[in-house]
Amino acid sequence: MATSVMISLPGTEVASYAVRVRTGGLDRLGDLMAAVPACAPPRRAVVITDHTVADLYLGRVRDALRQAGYRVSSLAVASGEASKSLAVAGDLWGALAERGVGRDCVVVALGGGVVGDLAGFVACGYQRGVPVVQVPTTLLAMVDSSVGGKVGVNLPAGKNLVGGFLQPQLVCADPAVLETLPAREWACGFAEVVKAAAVCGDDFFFWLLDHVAQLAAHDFATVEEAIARSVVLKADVVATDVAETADLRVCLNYGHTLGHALEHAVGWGGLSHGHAVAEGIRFAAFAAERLRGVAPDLGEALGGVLDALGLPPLSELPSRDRVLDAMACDKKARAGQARLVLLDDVGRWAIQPVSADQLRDLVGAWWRERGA
Ligand SMILES: NC(=O)c1ccc[n+]([C@@H]2O[C@H](COP(=O)([O-])OP(=O)(O)OC[C@H]3O[C@@H](n4cnc5c(N)ncnc54)[C@H](O)[C@@H]3O)[C@@H](O)[C@H]2O)c1
Ligand SMILES: O=C(O)C(=O)C[C@@H](O)[C@H](O)[C@H](O)COP(=O)(O)O
Ligand SMILES: [Zn+2]
Repeated sequence: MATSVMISLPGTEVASYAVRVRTGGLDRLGDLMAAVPACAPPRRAVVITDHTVADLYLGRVRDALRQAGYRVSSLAVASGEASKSLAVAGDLWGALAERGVGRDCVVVALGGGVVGDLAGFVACGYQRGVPVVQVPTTLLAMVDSSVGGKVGVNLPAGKNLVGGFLQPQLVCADPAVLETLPAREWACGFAEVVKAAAVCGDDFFFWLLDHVAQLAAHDFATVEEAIARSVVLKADVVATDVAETADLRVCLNYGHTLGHALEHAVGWGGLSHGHAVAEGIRFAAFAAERLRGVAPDLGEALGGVLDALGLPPLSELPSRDRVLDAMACDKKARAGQARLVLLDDVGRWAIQPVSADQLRDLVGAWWRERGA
């Protein structure tokens, strides 16, 4: 199966771009890029990747780019969340300058969400902005992070606190690369699929319930359909509120207030984004019961799907106080007050402001519920 989703964002610098999901896409990357005027040769291609992905796929990507007429350079960072930092971004900027890379380049982000966010951020800032192409190699990156243009890095003070919006010129996802993905990383991608389906679509959520066994077994055709559905849904949401200024795109942050705080409290890379978001979804369902009188069936349904997709409740939670401190950095807060994205039902979300006392009580109750 091959899917191509056009994302239209009139009024932004990249007015539209294609997300191409296709087995064998990696070997066609050069031709696909060459067909997009803003990133065609004679631009120089600079591939930014991590060491794990470089060992697996950089050779093929280089060949595909060279065959299409690109001059190719590559830079690899350590694998994992710790690379999403200003220091690593600074090293990459320095390396680009030392190699004489000019504005007539295109950055190719080859990897998971960490590389996509980091390389996108580097492209966003280098010489005031050069184009980027996203080549996602994890399920999470295919279903979520490669689309929509959020790029950035973490600070010691919090998750994704520095960044920008840089829409890619092209997203090229080759699902065949998922064959090398460890099971834990598959589960991370499923967390974002569950989030998107729960928040945005009746139809998608019920499809998910029907196909959970095939997804858990990594059935290829079903996984491809989940990727295509997730991309279509994210494209629709992003088009309504590209820079998250209208409180619409914020729905994609379901499960992320606690999720990001857990990642921060554990230390960058100690807990993966997907597993943290899965716990955040469970917490959000609990919060909706407490604050909005939502029936427990919703949390039970979400918990069941997460369990089935390899995302059981975390076996250990970090210190509640550290997590509360980390929650204070959430970018959805307004006038110092936290705002949670909660669900009244599948596809019906709302922004729930919570006072500091309410949040402390809620997190305390969740920690007790989880026996922590
Ligand atoms: N920008 C957005 O909209 C957005 C959306 C969701 C998540 N994110 C960010 O994405 C990051 C998480 O991304 P992730 O889960 O992809 O993590 P990741 O990029 O760290 O990748 C996970 C691991 O898988 C390895 N890997 C990647 N592709 C592989 C392959 N095909 N085969 C074998 N190993 C492979 C990587 O080297 C890494 O060790 C977080 O920083 C999160 O904040 C951003
Ligand atoms: O694309 C979005 O918008 C999202 O919120 C997607 C999230 O899955 C993703 O983790 C994103 O990076 C979170 O953004 P942030 O603005 O909360 O840093
Ligand atoms: Zn996320």
